[in-house]
Amino acid sequence: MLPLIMISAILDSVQEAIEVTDPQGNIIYVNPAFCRITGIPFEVRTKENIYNISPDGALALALRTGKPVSGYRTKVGGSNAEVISNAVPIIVNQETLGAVVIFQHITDIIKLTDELKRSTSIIRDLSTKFGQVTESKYTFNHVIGSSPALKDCIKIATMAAKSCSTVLLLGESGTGKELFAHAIHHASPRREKPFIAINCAAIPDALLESELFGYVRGAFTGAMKDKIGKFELAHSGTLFLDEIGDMNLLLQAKLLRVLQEREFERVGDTRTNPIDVRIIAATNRNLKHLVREGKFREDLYYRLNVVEIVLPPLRERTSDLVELTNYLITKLNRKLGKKVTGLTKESLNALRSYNWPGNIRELENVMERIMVSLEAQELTYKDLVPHLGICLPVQDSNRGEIMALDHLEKQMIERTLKICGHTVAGKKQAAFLLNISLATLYNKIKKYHILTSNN
Ligand SMILES: Nc1ncnc2c1ncn2[C@@H]1O[C@H](COP(=O)(O)OP(=O)(O)OP(=O)(O)O)[C@@H](O)[C@H]1O
Repeated sequence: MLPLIMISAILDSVQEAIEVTDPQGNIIYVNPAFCRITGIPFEVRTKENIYNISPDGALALALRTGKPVSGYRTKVGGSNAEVISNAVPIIVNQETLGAVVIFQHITDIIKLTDELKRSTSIIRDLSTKFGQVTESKYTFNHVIGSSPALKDCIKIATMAAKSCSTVLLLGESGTGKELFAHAIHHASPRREKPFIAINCAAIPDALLESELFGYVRGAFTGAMKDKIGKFELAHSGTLFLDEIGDMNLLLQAKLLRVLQEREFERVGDTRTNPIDVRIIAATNRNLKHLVREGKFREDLYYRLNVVEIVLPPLRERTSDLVELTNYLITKLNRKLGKKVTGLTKESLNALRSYNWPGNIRELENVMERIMVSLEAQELTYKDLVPHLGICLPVQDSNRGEIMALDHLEKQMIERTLKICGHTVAGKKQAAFLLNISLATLYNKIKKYHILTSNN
């Protein structure tokens, strides 16, 4: 049992009000919190009877019914204090010795609820922020190849990484621009800070601005709460603007202002926020041509083009194929549970003579497609041919088959989709390989009734 002096000290120190009656309803004790909340002194209250002063209150109810009462919202009899109370009868050895009520001032509860709401909203914001913040996944160790052209790129990129300069990565699709962006961030003094990537071509124009700069509540219909943009998320870290060549002119102007002023406004906000972000931009489009055609701002081009790195296409560094295929075989053996040891000389020659329009991404796809069903330990020329069909026109024409052009077109699309996959990214790559727009590819898929899971 706790000594009486301790029990008294506990009752005196709690923040909640406590009031106790005897079996007849005479108030025999109130603690200091009760006097603070209600403004009624101890001496006054302990002269009262609960049935007189507050006959419908929680305490009287618990005493009368012999049952606990909880969450009872009421005004304390004899005061204006609005409270939420819990009361219980005090029963010892089946005898009712009285009742006790504990309550808190409603404004305290409202204050707590408000604080809880505020904290929940902060936690929600932080968790969205954390959900979007990524670390760089790759380092220069992940960049495979030792051809002079690639080595030059690694050298410039490593030097650029040490500074905060803006880097423009150019090169065909699949040449490793994103890989380099990760590696540069990882080798930079900002490596512990966020690495945020955004694909400017994958987001509709109307949404891109708010994705980049965020917005405030009420900025437009549907903006129910503030949203943090990629620039803010990347603060003190690196922002990777992929496919920058696809950004519209209006946004290009806004981006230029941010890069010049080092500050931005959320959509719908008048407040300006300073920003410290290192920019790495990339595109597979010819920015100089776009500038000449008036589709890309010249001033933005020069602002981005502080350090320019042009990644070589795979067909121009075929000496890297041995390293790359070995690396991919090891990776895919692990992924697919295979024990492939390598490629035959003949197949390696076939890879060398292919022109790899989809570059390393295409090589990865081809290798994976072959290895999924490969039973032998070595990958042979025969395994490669169906996958490199697009680049072996000589063999195709040698077959001497004559077919209707549209039939040929259908076959070619089916083959390309087989290589690139039926996902949106796969279709994009297929369109690129076939040198048609994505919209044209979709039209042809429809026209020829080509079965694709994402039609
Ligand atoms: N030198 C390399 N060594 C190893 N893997 C590479 C190399 N270059 C590219 N890759 C791999 O090839 C794939 C495509 O690379 P990445 O996405 O970086 O290309 P990209 O130039 O950004 O393409 P896109 O322009 O289509 O966005 C990735 O899986 C990447 O890891």
